[in-house]
Amino acid sequence: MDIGGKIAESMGLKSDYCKEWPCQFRINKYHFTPQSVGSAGVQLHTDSGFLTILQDDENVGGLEVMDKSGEFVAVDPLPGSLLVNLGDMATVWSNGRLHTVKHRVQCKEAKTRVSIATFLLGPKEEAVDPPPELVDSDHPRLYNSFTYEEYRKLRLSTELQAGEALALVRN
Ligand SMILES: O=C(O)CCC(=O)C(=O)O
Ligand SMILES: [Fe+2]
Repeated sequence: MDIGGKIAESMGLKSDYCKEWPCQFRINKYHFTPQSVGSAGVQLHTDSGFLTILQDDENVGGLEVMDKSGEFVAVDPLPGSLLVNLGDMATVWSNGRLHTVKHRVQCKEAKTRVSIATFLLGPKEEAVDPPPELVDSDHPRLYNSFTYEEYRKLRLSTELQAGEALALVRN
């Protein structure tokens, strides 16, 4: 399913923006023990790419997303479902219309937890510029022009993992 294309279409744009963008695939395995209950399996972060399709563990919960007010909302297991969340590149590409999602994984019980993530990153070599339709005098360009790889390196070098690096690339 072309989720990136559907997002672009929903914004009145043509749907072929992210067809050639690279993806990354990762299996997360958490060996939760009685000692780790109550602690973080994954610290609070945003995903650096455009969007993530997550097949979460069907039995062991722990994923929490942060809402607008800064409260954590648990995403309980829902067998047979996939979860899509937006990352920093969605905010940059959409000129601020789409919001990156802060999330973390908490250890709730002493069980092994597995999640499977597919990350749609961003353009391979070109800059992550917003489509011209999303920039006008009412919506001036919010971010500088940079490639996904440059942004990823900035996040790594600054250790700003929860979307704060976006402030460093503001126009
Ligand atoms: O394991 C999860 O539910 C989330 C994993 C995650 O946030 C990530 O891989 O970026
Ligand atoms: Fe994540």
